[in-house]
Amino acid sequence: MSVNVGILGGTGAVGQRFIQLLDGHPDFELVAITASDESAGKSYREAAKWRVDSPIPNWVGDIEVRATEPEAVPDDVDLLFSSLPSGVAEVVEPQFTEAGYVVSSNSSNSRMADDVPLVIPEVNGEHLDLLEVQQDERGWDGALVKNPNCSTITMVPTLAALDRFGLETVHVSTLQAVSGAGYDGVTSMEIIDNVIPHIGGEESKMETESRKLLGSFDGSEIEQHDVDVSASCNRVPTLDGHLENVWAETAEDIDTDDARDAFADAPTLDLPSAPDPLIEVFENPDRPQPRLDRTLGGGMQIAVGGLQETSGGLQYNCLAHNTIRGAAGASLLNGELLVREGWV
Ligand SMILES: NC(=O)C1=CN([C@@H]2O[C@H](COP(=O)(O)OP(=O)(O)OC[C@H]3O[C@@H](n4cnc5c(N)ncnc54)[C@H](OP(=O)(O)O)[C@@H]3O)[C@@H](O)[C@H]2O)C=CC1
Ligand SMILES: N[C@@H](CC(=O)OP(=O)(O)O)C(=O)O
Repeated sequence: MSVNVGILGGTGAVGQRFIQLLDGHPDFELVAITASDESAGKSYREAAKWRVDSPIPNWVGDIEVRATEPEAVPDDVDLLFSSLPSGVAEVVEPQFTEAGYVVSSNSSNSRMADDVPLVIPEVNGEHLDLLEVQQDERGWDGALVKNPNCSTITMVPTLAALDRFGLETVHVSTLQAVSGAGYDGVTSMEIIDNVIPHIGGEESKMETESRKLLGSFDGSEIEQHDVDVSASCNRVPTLDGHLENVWAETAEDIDTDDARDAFADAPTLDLPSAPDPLIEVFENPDRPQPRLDRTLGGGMQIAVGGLQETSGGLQYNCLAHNTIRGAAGASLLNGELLVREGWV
């Protein structure tokens, strides 16, 4: 099987990760890349400031970058990945879905819209069926699916595993890598020898997206989980990999052996980009660490450590690669699920 795919905003930081992950993908063939009007018409090699830690695949360097509009994308593209700035995506993505394209998007616009599935395949793949409601309501031939924010996606698979104990309240404090802000997001003068205890909008994204992801779908709408999530988000001077300290309070007590079992039971999927296991638990108390553990499972695994029983539940740390599991890899996995479920 070969599915023709394209990337909207393919010259940026996340777009480059898409290209790295699509190189050699067993089912997806990259046939179109779009970017801003400044890049359109140039070769990819000319247009992109390539910064990923492997060379631009030769066959990609020669691709001509297209304008980000439906008329510029070939009709035989079956699936589009989107890594546009959210303000641009908000306008452009509906143009593509109206034109009949299926879009798997990493951008933050519309993540909380009632008829847009926000999906982590191992957690709530069944929410994809919300696309039927979306197509009915919006009259689209295409479809729009989102993956969550990178900090949310690092934590939620662990919360889903712990929900068997009756998840009630979660406190989380993050240590987020600079790549999450994009190449021009944080200057070296701001971040070297420093920690910035604020990332605009991040805390409310973690608090709201988690409840939607953990919610249930009754065939017509998502009922959000009633877990109460409080987040405190911090930028630290690591390059890639978001580390998070989590305190989960549950209806039932959790001992660390039960927690290990729950994490080990987290589902693994038969999709090309799905890691096995989904969650890797470290026994050494000083792991996981961003530099050592962010590339586990090709950057798609969630690493967990520091398990401790607390009076109301469990304290632990979790880590994931923010531009792979937290961005391009997440959209790619959603794309693989869209294909398996017959939406592409
Ligand atoms: N960086 C990260 O780690 C993460 C980013 N995200 C989200 O992913 C998205 C992309 O982020 P990132 O890759 O860092 O951003 P970049 O700024 O690096 O890339 C943006 C991309 O969008 C294109 N673009 C910009 N403006 C327009 C426009 N008006 N019309 C068409 N194309 C345009 C750019 O093209 P050109 O090169 O021509 O300017 C480029 O391809 C954002 O929504 C971000 O919030 C999510 C999780 C992590
Ligand atoms: N805000 C995230 C990255 C990001 O772009 O998130 P979102 O996909 O929600 O816009 C970070 O700084 O690490």
